Amino acid sequence: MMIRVCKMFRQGLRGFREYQIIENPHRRHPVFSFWDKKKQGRITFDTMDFVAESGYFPLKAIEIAQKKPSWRTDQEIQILCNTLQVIGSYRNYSHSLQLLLAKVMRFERFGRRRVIIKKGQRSSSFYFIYLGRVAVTEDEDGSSAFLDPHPLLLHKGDCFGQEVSLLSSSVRKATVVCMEETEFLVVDKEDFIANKLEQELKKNANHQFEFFRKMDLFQSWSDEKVWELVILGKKEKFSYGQLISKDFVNLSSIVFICKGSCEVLRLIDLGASPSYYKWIWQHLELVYDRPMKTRFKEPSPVERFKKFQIKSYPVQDFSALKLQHLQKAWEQQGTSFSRKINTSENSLPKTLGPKIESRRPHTIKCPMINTKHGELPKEAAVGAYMKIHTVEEGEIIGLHQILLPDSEQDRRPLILMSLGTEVIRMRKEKFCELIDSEVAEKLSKFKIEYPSDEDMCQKFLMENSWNIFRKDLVHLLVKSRQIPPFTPIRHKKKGVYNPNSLTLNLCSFNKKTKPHYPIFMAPQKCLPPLRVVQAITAPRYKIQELLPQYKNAGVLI
Ligand SMILES: Nc1ncnc2c1ncn2[C@@H]1O[C@@H]2COP(=O)(O)O[C@H]2[C@H]1O
Repeated sequence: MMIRVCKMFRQGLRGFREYQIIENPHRRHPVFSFWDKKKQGRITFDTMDFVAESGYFPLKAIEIAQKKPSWRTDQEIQILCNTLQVIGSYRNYSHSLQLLLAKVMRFERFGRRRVIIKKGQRSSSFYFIYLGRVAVTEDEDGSSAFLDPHPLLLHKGDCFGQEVSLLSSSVRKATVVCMEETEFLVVDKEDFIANKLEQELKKNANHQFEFFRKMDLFQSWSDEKVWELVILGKKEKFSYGQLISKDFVNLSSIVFICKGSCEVLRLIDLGASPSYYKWIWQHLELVYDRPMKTRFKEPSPVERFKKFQIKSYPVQDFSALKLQHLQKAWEQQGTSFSRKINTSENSLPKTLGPKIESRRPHTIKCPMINTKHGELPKEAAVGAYMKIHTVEEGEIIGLHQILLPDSEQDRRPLILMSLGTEVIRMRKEKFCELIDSEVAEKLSKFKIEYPSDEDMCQKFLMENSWNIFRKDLVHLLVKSRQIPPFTPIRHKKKGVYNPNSLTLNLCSFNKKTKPHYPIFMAPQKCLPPLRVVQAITAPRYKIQELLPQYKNAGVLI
């Protein structure tokens, strides 16, 4: 991958004379360099710095990490710091602390069954995992990890050994043993103290203290008690769009937002909602099953369009439509997994959009599934992510049900996604040990009720209807003017994200050709495997009917 990027980079640079590509015939990896006028120095990018056997720590970085801290140059420290950005627990530190750590850390690689930390021994180092897995055990020699079917594992990106334990002379609380060949970056106590890392750590801890001190929830607490909170917490950084937690409701930790914000999302099963069921059949009937009489008793186009738009909103009563559908379903009982809906071209109203007019006398034959509300085409059983709300700086996640008995808690899984944020995470049970009566009273007023899945489904349908309408209107009024005179041919690449994979098209249910792009499925833990969609395209009347003055897109007559 890196080689490909470098080749592309090199090709792109060929046009620039000031760039000099030093390519040694004996080296497979070129070095890029150019003269920086501002810094009055040569800047080089040596691809060797990033070359490593897949997944292993790069050789160049190993060379640096094997040097004594005082022998490492600023540039080498920066290289090490860049290479270590893949380690989440390292990235969580402030930039200045990252540089200090890069100055002192050394590299180690150990094989399976090697004990790294022994329970009861004095703390002398802490560790970042670059590659591999380790197990945390209660026994001294770590052998239980190989007998236990579900040992407590730490992976690439995790750290262990507690940096704060280097400040006090504490003993190891558990044993840590390698489950496979594992690469570590180790920080030793002597280097830690000699390079004044503890001062930087204390600075970070002070920031956390200030954050908790300002919170209304802990106003009544003494400074000592707030410090207990600081020690319990672990700071983490998340970039925009990064997943913080797949299910924070059932997680054993609480999250304080110190900077930025994040979104609470819920993955809903649309097929389980009565509104969705009605909505789907209403639209399918419009395409495949429209009764003949409508052709002879048609209301005015504008009236019909408005009626259709209003009906698209699921809060309306569709019982008549449902009854109509159910009657047909009963008539066709016995064909529970495949059903034919025949329509002749004659029965379609003339005013339907071009997609519908172009249909041949067709047959919809698609597999059905049984839902609580009746049969639904299998393809229409989809899931969707819905945003519930945004959590801002200073707010806490995971506390809103903390005082409720289990039976009264809403245990629906909720997803937490970062919009660019820094959080402090701590174990729920440890936090609960600190709660006193004053905090408990404040927490009792802390209730948040998340909307029901049915409400979210209705919201999804409303937004979807609005998006369809908006798209049509924009297409009618604007699009034709935006078309460039010449559109270059774009080659489609296999496996690349295709926006169609997130749209369910109701008009393609009976088509034999299946989409050839990958389809996103709901993670099995949250829902049964379901296709996840962002939008549903439904058949609809031409929007020109609402704005008859626009006969052609973008042309007012
Ligand atoms: N439940 C746990 N989850 C993750 N890491 C743990 C757990 N228990 C112990 N550890 C790590 O194992 C380390 C053992 O040495 P320390 O007590 O210095 O620090 C400990 C933690 O970093």
